[in-house]
Amino acid sequence: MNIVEYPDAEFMAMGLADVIAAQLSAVLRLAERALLVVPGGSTPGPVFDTLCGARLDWGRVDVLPSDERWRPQAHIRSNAGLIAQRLLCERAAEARLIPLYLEEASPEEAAPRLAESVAPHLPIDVALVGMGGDMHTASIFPRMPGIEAALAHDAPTLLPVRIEGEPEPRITLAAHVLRSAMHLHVVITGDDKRAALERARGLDAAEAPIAALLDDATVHWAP
Ligand SMILES: O=C(O)[C@H](O)[C@@H](O)[C@H](O)[C@H](O)COP(=O)(O)O
Repeated sequence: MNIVEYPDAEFMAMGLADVIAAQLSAVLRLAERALLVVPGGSTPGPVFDTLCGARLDWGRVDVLPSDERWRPQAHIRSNAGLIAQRLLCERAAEARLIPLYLEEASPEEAAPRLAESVAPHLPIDVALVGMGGDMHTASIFPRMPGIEAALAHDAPTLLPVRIEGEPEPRITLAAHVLRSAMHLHVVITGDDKRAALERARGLDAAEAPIAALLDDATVHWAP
């Protein structure tokens, strides 16, 4: 695991946006299209605000959420909604969003169909994921039902997730799909998450799902 420390969240947003834009540009010099995975939550917003102005051929970039809360895009909790508002604007308005939500279907029914729409775009070129204070990443939560399946090397691309106490079900990319990204970045802020990250390094991924990604990831941290 490689950790990059920034003096504050603003520097981190700029630094991370630069790195992601450079990696996408490098991919687009060799390939027709590039696949960028991004998380929901509150941390990536400032990164999106900078990244959306990057000079690159956004018309050849596909953007896929790392996970989705089972809500229509117009809902305030939708990750696609956040991505559409904060990332797919300015120059990045040309990019194409791959939604992880189907109206009138449950996550369980939709997962195989959505996986089919994701498959032609894989593997991921650049992935950005977040981490919760409980060490979950994407929507792979500690000890959730089906955790072993989500961590397995041969897991389906997308898994439905139901967590007691969460306001809605979710869907998430499996750990191996995120791990096989050419470039994998984890973005976290604050001392509590830094401490949780350090704790995760000594734990089994079923207890601390972020641990499944750390060997292959660059972690970006700001106080
Ligand atoms: O939709 C989501 O909730 C996520 O993709 C999730 O994995 C998120 O990245 C972490 O929970 C961190 O969230 P914060 O950035 O809000 O702390």
